[in-house]
Amino acid sequence: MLKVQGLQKFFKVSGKAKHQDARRRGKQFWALESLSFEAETGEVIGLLGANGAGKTTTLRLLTGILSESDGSIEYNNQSIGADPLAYRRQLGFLSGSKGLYDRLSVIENLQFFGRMYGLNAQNIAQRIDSLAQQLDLTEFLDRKVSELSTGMRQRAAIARALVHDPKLVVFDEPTTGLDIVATERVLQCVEALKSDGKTILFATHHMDEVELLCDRILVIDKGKRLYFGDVERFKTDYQATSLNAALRDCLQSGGAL
Ligand SMILES: Nc1ncnc2c1ncn2[C@@H]1O[C@H](COP(=O)(O)OP(=O)(O)OP(=O)(O)O)[C@@H](O)[C@H]1O
Repeated sequence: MLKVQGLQKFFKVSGKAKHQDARRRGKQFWALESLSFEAETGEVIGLLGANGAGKTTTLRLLTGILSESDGSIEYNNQSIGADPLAYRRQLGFLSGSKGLYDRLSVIENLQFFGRMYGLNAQNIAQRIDSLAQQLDLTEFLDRKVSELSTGMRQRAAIARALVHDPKLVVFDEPTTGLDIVATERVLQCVEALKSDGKTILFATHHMDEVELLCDRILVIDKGKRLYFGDVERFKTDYQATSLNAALRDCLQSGGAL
């Protein structure tokens, strides 16, 4: 189980505030304020919110790339900072920057990251085979990452995030920039991870993905939690017929029901 309590994150900023933003206080920008939520093992949580709401910041804190200004993040009752290496072995993270080496081929990237996670050659080969099938990578496994299209690169990055078969998966907008077929592949891959009992957190702007995959959603606005709960309940709470309408009402009302 992943448990987040009272998470706060401010960034040091320089220069004068160009416009009035309650999150800017002196030389600090409060990207997250007192955020609490949890994900049960095997649960899929969707992070929703407008651009700049704080979704990526939340996900980066969960992966340990950023450190919190205050609050706590625990995975299976242990602070994620207590044994960062052990935590990272259980975590797969897809970030916006993809995290692949451009000059290496896809297969070289996957082999490299597999070795980094301590997998032996046989395990790496098996994982690559299975991910290549699942994500349809076979045709471009030998091509350099720098030569790939956005969609190919995204699928390769997802394979990289999953090469060590992590228990906890954190995806930042996994289908951004993908065409319909590639999107379906990625969603099938997330569905397979879900059936496999992985705990998944992902940020998205696509409500159809939320409807298809998520058990609960976390709606963030200007660094604050507006809603955390069951997807169906969210629609009922906002008396909306669609998730889009419920999200719009939630954001417009500042989370008031
Ligand atoms: N390193 C940083 N220094 C200063 N401000 C930052 C930094 N990183 C993020 N921010 C600010 O924190 C806020 C939240 O950003 P974040 O990237 O988490 O938003 P988001 O919800 O993921 O947005 P999007 O949907 O556009 O990806 C934004 O106002 C952003 O400008």
